[in-house]
Amino acid sequence: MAARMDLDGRPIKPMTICMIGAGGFIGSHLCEKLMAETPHKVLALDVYNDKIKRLLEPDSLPWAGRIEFHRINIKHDSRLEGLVKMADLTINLAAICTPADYNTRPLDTIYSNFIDALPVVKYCSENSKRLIHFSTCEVYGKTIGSFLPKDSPLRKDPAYYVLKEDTSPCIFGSIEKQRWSYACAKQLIERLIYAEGAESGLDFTIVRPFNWIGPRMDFIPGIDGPSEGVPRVLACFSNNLLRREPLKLVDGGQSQRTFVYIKDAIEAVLLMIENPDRANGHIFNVGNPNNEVTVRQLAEMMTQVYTKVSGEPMLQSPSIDVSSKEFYGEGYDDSDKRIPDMTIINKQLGWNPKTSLWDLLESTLTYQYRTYAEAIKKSMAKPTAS
Ligand SMILES: NC(=O)c1ccc[n+]([C@@H]2O[C@H](COP(=O)([O-])OP(=O)(O)OC[C@H]3O[C@@H](n4cnc5c(N)ncnc54)[C@H](O)[C@@H]3O)[C@@H](O)[C@H]2O)c1
Ligand SMILES: O=c1ccn([C@@H]2O[C@H](COP(=O)(O)OP(=O)(O)O[C@H]3OC[C@@H](O)[C@H](O)[C@H]3O)[C@@H](O)[C@H]2O)c(=O)[nH]1
Repeated sequence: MAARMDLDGRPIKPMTICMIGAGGFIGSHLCEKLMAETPHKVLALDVYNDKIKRLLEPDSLPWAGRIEFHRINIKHDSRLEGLVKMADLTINLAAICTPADYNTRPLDTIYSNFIDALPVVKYCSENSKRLIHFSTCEVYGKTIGSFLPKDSPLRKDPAYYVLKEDTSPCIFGSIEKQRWSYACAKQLIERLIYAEGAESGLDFTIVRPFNWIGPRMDFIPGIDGPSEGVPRVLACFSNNLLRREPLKLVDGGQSQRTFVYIKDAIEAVLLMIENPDRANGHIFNVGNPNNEVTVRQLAEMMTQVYTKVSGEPMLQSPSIDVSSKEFYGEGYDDSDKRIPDMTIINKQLGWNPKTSLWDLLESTLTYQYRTYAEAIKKSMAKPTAS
C-alpha cells in the first residue's frame, strides 16, 4: 500500500485505534473502511460483533492481524484502561441511541451516554491519548424558530434554524419530556470533554452526526432483533415496506431531518483520524444540508424507491398517522428541524457530502431487500400458535 498523505502533504504513520462500539452501525462501516483503505490497526470493542464478523474471519483476509475483537462491556471491565493505553487514538461510539429508549429507559440512557463514557475520557486524559467522541445533533434540541409564532416571517430566516457548533444554543423540553435524557447526557459529556481539553490538555474531537443512514443500521424486528423492538426511522420504514404494512407517521410526520449517506460520513471521520492537527479541539457537525425532508416526504420517497427495487406494487394506503404517545409512550418529544451548518468541517477538513437522498435510499433499500425479503416471507408464512 502506497504511503497515505494527510491534508498538509505529510505521510500518515500507521496507528492503533481503540474503537469502542465497533460492532454497531457506524463502527462496522468505520472498521470496513480502515481495513480496506488504510494500514491502521483496530482494537474493536463491543458486546456484539455480528456486523463486523465478515472482517474478523477467516485468517486469510488481507487485513488479518490488523483487527482484533474484544468482547467487552465498558460498564464493568478492567481491561478497558489497558486497551486505551495500547492505542494511539480512542474512538468512543458506545451508546444507547434509539429514541424509543430515551423516554422508556431514561436511566439506562443517561448511564450509557454519560456515566459509562466517564472512564473512557479519564483514561485518555490521564494517559495523554487522543479521543474522538461521538455525540449527536440532538444536543441542539429544538430550533429557536420553533418558538416563534407559526406565521412569523423569521421562521424562514436561516439564523433561526441552521445549527452551528459554536453559536447555537441547546434547547430541550421539560424534565417530564424524558426524550431529552439522551441529548442532555450527551451535552454533559461534551462539556466534560471540552473541560478536560481546557484544564488538562486532552486532545479531543467531538462528532455530532446528523442522521447518518445506510446498510446495517439497527435491526429488522423479528428477524435480527426483538419483535417488539422499535429501531430508528430507516429500519422502522424498511420493516413496514418488507412486510407490506403502511408506514407509521408519528404525529403526522411533520418533523424535518437531513439524512447523510453513511459512506459519505465515514469519509469525514477518516479525515479526522488522519489529520489530528486540524481536528483536535474541534466539534464537528457531520451531515448533508441538501438532503432535507419531512418524515412524511421520507416515507413517500422510501415507498417509491422500494417499489422500484423490489418490483412489488405500492399499497393503496402506503402510510398511516399514529400519535407519539401510542408509538413511543409517555414523555416523547421531538426535534422539529435539523440543518447542519458546514462551515467548520469545510474549513478544517475540506469535507463535503456527495450522495443525494434518492441515491442513498436506492442503495440502502436494495441492501435491505436482498438481506431481509426472503427471511420476512418465511417468517410471515409460518403458522402462528393459537
Ligand atoms: N447513526 C446516527 O445517525 C447517529 C446520530 C447521532 C449520534 N450517533 C452516535 O454515534 C454513536 C454510534 O451510533 P450507531 O448509529 O453506530 O449506533 P449503534 O447502536 O449501532 O452502535 C453502538 C454500539 O455500541 C455498543 N455498546 C453500547 N454500550 C456498550 C457498552 N457498555 N460496552 C460495549 N459496547 C457497547 C453497542 O453494542 C453497539 O454495537 C453513538 O454514540 C450515537 O449516539 C449516531
Ligand atoms: O416508524 C417511525 C419511526 C420514526 N418516526 C419519526 O421519524 C423521525 C426520525 O426518527 P429516528 O428514529 O430516526 O430518530 P431521530 O432523528 O429523532 O433521533 C436520532 O437522531 C440522532 C441520534 O442521536 C440518534 O440516532 C437518534 O436520537 C422522528 O420524528 C420520529 O418521530 C416516524 O414517524 N415513524
